[in-house]
Amino acid sequence: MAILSCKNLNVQYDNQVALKNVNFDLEDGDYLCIIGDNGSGKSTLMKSILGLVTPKSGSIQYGAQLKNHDIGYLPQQTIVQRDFPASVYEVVLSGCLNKRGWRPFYSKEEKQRALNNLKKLKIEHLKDKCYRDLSGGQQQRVLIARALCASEKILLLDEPVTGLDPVTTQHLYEIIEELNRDYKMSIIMVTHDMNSGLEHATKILRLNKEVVFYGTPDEYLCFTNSCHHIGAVKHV
Ligand SMILES: Nc1ncnc2c1ncn2[C@@H]1O[C@H](COP(=O)(O)OP(=O)(O)OP(=O)(O)O)[C@@H](O)[C@H]1O
Repeated sequence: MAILSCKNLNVQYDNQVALKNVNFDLEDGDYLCIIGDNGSGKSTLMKSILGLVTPKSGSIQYGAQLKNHDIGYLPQQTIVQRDFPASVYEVVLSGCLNKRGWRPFYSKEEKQRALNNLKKLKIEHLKDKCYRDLSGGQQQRVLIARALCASEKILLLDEPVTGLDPVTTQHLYEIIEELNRDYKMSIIMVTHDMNSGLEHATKILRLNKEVVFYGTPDEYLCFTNSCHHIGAVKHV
């Protein structure tokens, strides 16, 4: 069953086209990697899914499993975020903010949820540390735990391994794969790392404002091979 459907999505900034007629269905439990050159519309698609940009036409439709359209989101990290002066537990708990409505305090369930997510990301021992004193890889885990407080069904990650060393990158990919395999979370990840996409993802979406390719990693390999021979482009 589709957890998310992108239907004839067109997005423009002023008069500049950022996404043109984008169509795809994400099935529950899929692990989707979005790839494409700089400026091909990857972040714009993420923002569209999050409802942060208004399409010129078309729509994103959410499956019934996504109550309140709750989506966990790990944005690209900025220098300011890296220096955030709060404890790991506070940062993770703040992921529950959009569920709180007007209540001034976190509920028992929200606090338990934050603790469970620290456990899922294997960072319980960092709970009382200051976020800004952590390594880049540890900070990414904290932010993923925070994103899981917003949704346990679907997680969006925008270039999550940027700036991490190869070993830390591998560990982060393992954690993301675990969330997909063991906790049945749907994953949408923007990446420039094609190898990891082919290794871990169930679906690949290649953008160049339009959909250049959408299918499985195996189909993508056939597609790129046939592309080299005949210059073919698969439109979906
Ligand atoms: N807020 C904005 N206002 C105007 N133009 C924008 C805005 N955000 C993105 N664009 C333009 O829309 C196009 C798509 O940008 P987008 O950031 O979605 O691409 P991207 O594939 O994520 O790029 P990158 O790999 O560099 O992060 C680009 O031409 C970009 O300059």
